[in-house]
Amino acid sequence: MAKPLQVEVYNPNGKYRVVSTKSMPGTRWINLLVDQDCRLEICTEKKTILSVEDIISLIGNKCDGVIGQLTEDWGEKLFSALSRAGGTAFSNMAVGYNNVDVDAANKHGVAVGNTPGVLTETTAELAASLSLAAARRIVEADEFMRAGLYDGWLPHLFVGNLLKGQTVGVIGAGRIGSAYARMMVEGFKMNLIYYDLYQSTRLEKFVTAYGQFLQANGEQPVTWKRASSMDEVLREADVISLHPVLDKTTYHLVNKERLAKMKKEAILVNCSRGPVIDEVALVEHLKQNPMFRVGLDVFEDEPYMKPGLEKMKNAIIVPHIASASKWTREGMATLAALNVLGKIKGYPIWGDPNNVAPFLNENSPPPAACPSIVNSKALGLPVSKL
Ligand SMILES: NC(=O)C1=CN([C@@H]2O[C@H](COP(=O)(O)OP(=O)(O)OC[C@H]3O[C@@H](n4cnc5c(N)ncnc54)[C@H](O)[C@@H]3O)[C@@H](O)[C@H]2O)C=CC1
Ligand SMILES: O=C(O)C(=O)CO
Repeated sequence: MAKPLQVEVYNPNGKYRVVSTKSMPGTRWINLLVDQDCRLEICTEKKTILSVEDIISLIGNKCDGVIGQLTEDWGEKLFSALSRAGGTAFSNMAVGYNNVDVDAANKHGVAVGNTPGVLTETTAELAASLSLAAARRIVEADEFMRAGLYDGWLPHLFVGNLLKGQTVGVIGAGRIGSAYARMMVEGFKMNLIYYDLYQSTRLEKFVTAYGQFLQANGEQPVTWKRASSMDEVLREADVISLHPVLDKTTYHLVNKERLAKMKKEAILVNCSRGPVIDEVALVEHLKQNPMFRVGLDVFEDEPYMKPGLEKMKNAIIVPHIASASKWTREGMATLAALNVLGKIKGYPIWGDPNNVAPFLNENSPPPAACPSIVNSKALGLPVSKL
């Protein structure tokens, strides 16, 4: 028989058994569960990605809910194991839930939580950082300094792109895409072109108002355009950032043909999910177009990269850290725990997953609601009137 995975147990005599497949930042989430009569078991095994079998062994024979991670494959096997153990609640510690088979969860009557909102600005800030780092070749220049190659200022040394007055393109102007667009428009006075299935009226109003403000101050106004196709963004933008959800409509959204439509000196940033880009085609495009640059936080086969990407000087690559600020990660842990706790306690679903601030105030108890359950309608769960 396989050795049981190591766990840390809080409140051993608690009425409800909740499992967290990973240790998560902060202590508020732990206290919230323990104070509400949960026995919490946190897996402390030194293995980055747990297998389905590992998680089945953590669930055991009696488990009310699980807090899991985006690296785990939450499908039929795990939801049936959770439901057999009496569980009705699962939450990803992430806003994206492409690792979750929601139909399987529905079949077993398990609520699926996610953590929107708390990571919007943090993730947008990383996309902005990658955009700047790519435009100004910061990683290449840093490597050059550390290699002791700097022997004096030169007119051609690490010349990059000026963002001011250029066009930023956003594909997927939801919470994070809109926050990124605002940063680039307001911070660097870039014009905006965006593509989304839905109109982002708030974003459009923001850019219009900012353009009027600039004009009133004697400066060149910024402009916006909602593109009628994604290709329009690819053709016109100088910096393009990808922020859609990953689903069948966005798998390999950026492929060989689409890369060829982009400007030769464009910058492409991806802080959404790796499979949104065909990474093999991207490596080839980077090889053929040395002035084209990318900033990548996510990869097609995480944690691996497609061969050759690691050698490309025109690629900046970071390990899926876009939501990694202390405040955000602690908040994600809190929201994930409250999704699971709320379902176990029979609380209704919070009415506006875009406004999760009341759950994050450390100085007051959170509302008696589940912050964000993606399959609440399918399960017929009631909506909070708070
Ligand atoms: N790298 C990281 O650490 C992080 C990655 N993410 C990823 O970012 C994604 C977006 O997060 P939010 O902005 O909070 O979600 P959101 O739901 O507010 O925004 C997604 C937007 O994509 C649009 N969209 C969907 N299909 C599309 C298509 N085919 N073409 C164009 N637009 C399309 C939607 O209409 C929506 O406006 C998450 O699903 C997650 O995968 C989120 C947080 C951190
Ligand atoms: O929340 C997500 O979807 C992430 O990728 C990690 O923050």
